[in-house]
Amino acid sequence: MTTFSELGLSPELLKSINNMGFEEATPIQRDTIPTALKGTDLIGQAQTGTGKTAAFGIPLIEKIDVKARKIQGIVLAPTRELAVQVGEELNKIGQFKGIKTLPIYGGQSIVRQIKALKNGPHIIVGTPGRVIDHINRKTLKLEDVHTVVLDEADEMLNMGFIEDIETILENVPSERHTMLFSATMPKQIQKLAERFMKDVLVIRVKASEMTVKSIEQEYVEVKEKQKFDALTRLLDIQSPELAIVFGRTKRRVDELSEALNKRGYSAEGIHGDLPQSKRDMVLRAFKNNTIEVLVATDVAARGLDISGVSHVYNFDIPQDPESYVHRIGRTGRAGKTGYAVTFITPREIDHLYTIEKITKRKMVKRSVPSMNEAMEGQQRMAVEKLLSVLEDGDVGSYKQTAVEMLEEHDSVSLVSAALKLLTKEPDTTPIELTFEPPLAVKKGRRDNRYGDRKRPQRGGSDSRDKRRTGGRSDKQRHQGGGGNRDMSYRASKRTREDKKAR
Ligand SMILES: Nc1ncnc2c1ncn2[C@@H]1O[C@H](COP(=O)(O)OP(=O)(O)OP(=O)(O)O)[C@@H](O)[C@H]1O
Ligand SMILES: [Mg+2]
Repeated sequence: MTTFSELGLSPELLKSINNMGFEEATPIQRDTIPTALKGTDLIGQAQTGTGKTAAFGIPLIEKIDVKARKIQGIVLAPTRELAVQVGEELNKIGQFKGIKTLPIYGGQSIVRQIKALKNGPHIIVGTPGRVIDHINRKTLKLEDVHTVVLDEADEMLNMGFIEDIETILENVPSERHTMLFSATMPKQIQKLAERFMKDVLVIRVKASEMTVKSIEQEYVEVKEKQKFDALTRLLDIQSPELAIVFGRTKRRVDELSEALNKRGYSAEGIHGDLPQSKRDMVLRAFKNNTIEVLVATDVAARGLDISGVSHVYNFDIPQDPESYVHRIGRTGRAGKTGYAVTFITPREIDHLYTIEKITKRKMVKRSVPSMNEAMEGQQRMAVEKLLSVLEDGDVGSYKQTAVEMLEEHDSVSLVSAALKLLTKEPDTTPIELTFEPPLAVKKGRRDNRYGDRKRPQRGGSDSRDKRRTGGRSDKQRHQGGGGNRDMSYRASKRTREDKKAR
């Protein structure tokens, strides 16, 4: 066990860390903080939910001169929601030192951001598109930046984001300290990353598996047409506290959230085509438990730390093993347990094997849940509800009526009736989802994970996405407000494929 005071931190930081409730450093924090404090360039890899944000946040904040009201550190993140979350965590870590961190991301008023930038933040956390917009407008100067962090580094350095990262780094002094973090770091990306760094140290928290042990992992082989029934039955059986359902495309997410609502679940979707105000609203509602199911594209797969997410459902199998690792990593965080299940159609079994091979972990096969099991699940829920009321003990005013009822009916029949009333019978409202072709099997796929990954053409909204957003020139991309593009990859076929998907 390593305490934070053993890591040589200042009293101000120790105070904030204590305030955040962190008692001991996680392995990645223990291993990276002292090295990072010395200014060594590093790549930090550790499983999802193991505290990588503080692993870079603590040394970054230690190195900031609070009196100099200049931007001294920049953190880049692939999605807006993650930029906001990391910004919040850095503000907590820096609170007693007086360090101000500002998130800047697309979809938020640029005028407001320009104003906020004038207030002299010490650190900015941004999505690449919006950071470049500010650089071009000369509203963001990075000449005093001494520390750069790429969170979700493999994602940031894949073919889609790399141009933007290069542009941003050109604006930062070359004598900088660079840190890269992610739960996944494929070899090709690591090689690429080393180009941006000096004498890089790779700090990898050794684990026999790529995913945390505390996440139970299952899969269900199911025909495309039966997936939705399987999903709602599982929800009925498992009654998750909070669940995330991942779909492959934006259309899929829209259709799934609508369908779930039709069957009586409170669900909302999140993807890259929604206005930022809606995305914020949905995420807030999910965090406050006003909705129980978040349906998402891979836009929510990386980095998001939402406590209470107990279940992850991969309604569509993810495109690659890395995406799988990050998606299921939304549960089982900070030592908690979690559950993840992946649906595969019969032709997708090879993708499952690929995931298992890379993660070094087998998923347990689960049968397609039956209607009876769903019914039993709902009954169990009713029993739990009844028992929790009993435990609360606040039933005094009902007792007289209960006694009277028991004079006329036997107790078993009465309790059965109460349970029937409390049980939400599985809803079988017919649902039609647009057919989604199975994930294509590609020859040499493993060697080409970040290259050309064409998938079968689909109709509908996704191809419209492609026409609307694909193939914009750099000039176009780097001008103006930014729209939704922060979360898209660009400049490659993967770009367009992922843009479609998210
Ligand atoms: N030392 C610690 N003790 C207790 N909790 C911690 C500690 N460090 C971080 N946490 C908490 O653990 C949770 C996960 O941390 P974080 O989001 O940084 O994980 P991560 O490794 O970046 O995961 P991902 O790969 O999904 O991005 C957060 O809620 C964070 O506040
Ligand atoms: Mg993280």
